[in-house]
Amino acid sequence: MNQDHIKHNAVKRLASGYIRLLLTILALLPILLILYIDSETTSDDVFIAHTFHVIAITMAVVVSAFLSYITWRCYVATGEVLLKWLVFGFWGFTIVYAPHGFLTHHATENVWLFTLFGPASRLVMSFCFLIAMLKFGEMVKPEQTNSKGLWFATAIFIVINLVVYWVAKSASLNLNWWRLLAEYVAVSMFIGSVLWMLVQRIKGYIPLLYSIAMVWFALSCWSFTIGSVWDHQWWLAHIIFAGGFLLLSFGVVQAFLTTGSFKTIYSQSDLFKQIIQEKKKTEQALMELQQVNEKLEELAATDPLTGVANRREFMSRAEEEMSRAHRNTTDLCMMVIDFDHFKDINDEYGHQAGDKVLKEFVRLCKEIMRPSDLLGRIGGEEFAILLPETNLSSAAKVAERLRQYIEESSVVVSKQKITMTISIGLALYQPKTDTVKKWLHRADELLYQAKDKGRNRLEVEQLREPSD
Ligand SMILES: Nc1nc2c(ncn2[C@@H]2O[C@H](COP(=O)(O)OP(=O)(O)OP(=O)(O)O)[C@@H](O)[C@H]2O)c(=O)[nH]1
Repeated sequence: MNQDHIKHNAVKRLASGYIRLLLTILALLPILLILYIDSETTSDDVFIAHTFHVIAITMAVVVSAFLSYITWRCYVATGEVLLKWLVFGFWGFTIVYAPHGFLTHHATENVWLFTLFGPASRLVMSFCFLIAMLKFGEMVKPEQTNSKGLWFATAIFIVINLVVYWVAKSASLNLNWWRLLAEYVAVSMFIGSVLWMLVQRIKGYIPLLYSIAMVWFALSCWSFTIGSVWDHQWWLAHIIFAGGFLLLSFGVVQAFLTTGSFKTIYSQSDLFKQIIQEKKKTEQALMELQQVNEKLEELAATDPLTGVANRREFMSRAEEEMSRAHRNTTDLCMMVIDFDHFKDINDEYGHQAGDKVLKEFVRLCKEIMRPSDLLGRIGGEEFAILLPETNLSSAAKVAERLRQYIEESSVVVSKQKITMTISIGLALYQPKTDTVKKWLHRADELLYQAKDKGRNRLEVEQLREPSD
């Protein structure tokens, strides 16, 4: 690792430490507000605003109902059990918190009827959220999700409301003690779910927002324990709770709009890492595909036995060479080569020996040819060679050399020496009149003449003198 790399890593660690510090400050920020209000105000400093309170609670309840629905949709889509318990948390809060809003006008005549639904709703929510965290990782098949549990939970929440109503009405209980107990238990459960996430090393973008929201909820409960109805601490507790709620709702809606999952929604840096990884994979796959395509193209263009161009490839390359020769007014020759009595070789030594002869022939040809010449197998034991930028007399010399070379060579198969001869027809490309077929046909005709004249010989095209 070089110095630059070490430095870069150290700065990166420092930067991510800074981010962690920022997030911790954000999570604990309400503490400052709570302490400030506690030291600067008394419970006599009150802000009694019934209508404002009703509006605020109604908004909280509507948002909570909306979040219940959104989270339910995520649960049905992914089958993450955690999401079901989040739904219970939001829905329980919606049902149990609602009376705290519409009973506002009872605040003067029976304060407990007004206040007790607050701690009860936070207790219900913190309980469901804690269970949600404990269920992290548990999955059911999306098709197994059904709303039975939700109806059951709704019934329980309604029963809780009735109990709270009854408790608030009974004068015999020490209700302040019960209120404080509910708030402290809620604090423990909110903090408990954050601790569970830390212990389980549950990481990710939504879990992060969730943890901060849980800390804010816990601090809100603490603020409620310090405050008294309508005083500034009491209002601050509402605000902190609303802050946590908004943060959590942001996370839930983000999940809904993306993967629908609590687990697999990513932070920007996670996404970048994933994109880079996926990009690498795609590039690798593209490279492999390209290699396979090249291989396929090569296979489609070559003769599998000898590895030289097959007839189709040879014809198309011949056409390319014809256009080039035409453009550059250079000579272009083609020789068509056929083994003499190849059938006898097959009959005498076997088909495999025949194959070996064909392969050996290709090797020998390559020794004689120039790199720019093109050899192709255009039939069973028929080959052709294109000789670009070569006039007829030079091509004839090459052809004759090849004929002699093959005649003098032999192929050893099972300790037996096989000798062979070839016949060659050689034709010059006529730019004004030739198509590839015509030209090949002329070379073929010459080859037949060579065969007719006794084989093992070369027949060269006789050029007519130009008439002008
Ligand atoms: N071993 C082997 N033989 C092949 C292959 N392709 C064609 N042949 C054989 O080549 C022989 C060609 O025979 P003919 O067309 O009668 O020609 P020839 O025996 O060479 O006789 P002439 O061309 O008249 O001199 C046949 O026996 C084919 O089976 C191949 O890929 N491998």
